[in-house]
Amino acid sequence: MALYWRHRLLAEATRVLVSSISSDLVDARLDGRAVAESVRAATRQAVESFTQDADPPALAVVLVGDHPASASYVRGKKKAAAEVGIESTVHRRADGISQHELLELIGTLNADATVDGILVQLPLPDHIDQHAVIEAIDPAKDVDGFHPQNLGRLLIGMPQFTPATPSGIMVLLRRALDDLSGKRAVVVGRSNIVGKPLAALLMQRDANATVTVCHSRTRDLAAHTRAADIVVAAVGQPKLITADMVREGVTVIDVGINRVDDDARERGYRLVGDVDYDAIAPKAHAITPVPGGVGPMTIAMLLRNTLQAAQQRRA
Ligand SMILES: Nc1nc2c(c(=O)[nH]1)N[C@@H](CN(C=O)c1ccc(C(=O)N[C@@H](CCC(=O)O)C(=O)O)cc1)CN2
Repeated sequence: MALYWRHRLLAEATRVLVSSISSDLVDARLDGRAVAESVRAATRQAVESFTQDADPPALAVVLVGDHPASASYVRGKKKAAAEVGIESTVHRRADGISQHELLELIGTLNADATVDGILVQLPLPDHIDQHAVIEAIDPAKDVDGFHPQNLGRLLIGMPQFTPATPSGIMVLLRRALDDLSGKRAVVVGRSNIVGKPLAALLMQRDANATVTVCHSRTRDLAAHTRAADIVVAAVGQPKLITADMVREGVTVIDVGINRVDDDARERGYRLVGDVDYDAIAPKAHAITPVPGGVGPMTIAMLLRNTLQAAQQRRA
C-alpha cells in the first residue's frame, strides 16, 4: 500500500513539474535545454529544502576506461549535480579492470551508508558482463533504474526509479502535447535503457498511448512511422527517419547522438540525430533537435532520481 501511495505522489509531482514549465516550444522546436533547466531548478529547490535537516544527497558514478563520450557525460553529470547541491564522487577505473574487481567496487558502494545513488556509466568494455554489473547494484540505490527489479516495477506500473532518458522524453512529450491518451506512438529501437522502458511508460494508465515498437527486423518501417502521431527514434543511425516517413503534425523525439566527420568543426565532427531535422521540422507539430533535445533531459532526470533515492533511504 505504501508503494502505491509513493507511486501516486511521484506521478503527481511529475504532473505539477510539467505544468509549471514555461513555453519551450518555439515553432516546432522542442527545446530540451530549456526544459532541462526547469527540471534542474525544481530539483535545486527540493534539494535545498531536503538539506535543511539532512546531509546532501550523494551520488557515486563508476566510469571504466577512456571512452571520450562517456568521460564527457560523466563530467556533465558531476557539474550538474554540484549545481543543484548533490554531492558526487567519480570512481574511475582502467579499461582492464576485471569483472570481479568491478563487482567488488559495487559491493563497497552498496554497503556505504553515505552513498544514496550509484550509477555505472555505459557502455562497459566487452570483457565485462554488463547485466551482472547492473544486477549487482542495490535496487534502492539504482538511480539509473536499470536493475531488473526497477525495470520490472516500471512494467507493472509501480516504478521506483525510472530510467532517466525515457522519463525525460515523457516530460518533453507532455510539454508538446496536451494529452497523450489514444495517440499512436511508434518507438524505433528496443534497447533496455530507452526503447523498452519508454514503451512501458507510454502505455501506462497515466499516458494511455497506443504503442508500437519497431527495430532492425521490422518490415516496412515507414508504414509504421507514417501512421504515427508520435515518433521516437533511438537506434543510433544518422537520418534514419526522413520527411517522407512521417505525417503532417507529427511529434518527433530524436534520441540518437551520432558523430559525423566535419573538418569545418574544431573538434573534427558534429553531432546529428537519427532524424532528418531540417526536412521534418516544417511539417512537425514538435521536434527535438540534436544536440539540445533529449540529451540534457537525461542528466536532469538523473538528478531527480538521486534526490528521490536520498529521500527514500533517509525516510
Ligand atoms: N549509466 C548510464 N549510461 C548511459 C546513459 C545513462 O542514462 N546511464 N545514457 C547515455 C549517455 N548519457 C548519459 O549517461 C548522456 C548522453 C547525452 C547527453 C547530452 O547532454 N548530450 C548533448 C550533447 C553532448 C555533446 O556535445 O557530446 C545533447 O544531446 O545536447 C547527456 C548524457 C549512454 N550511457
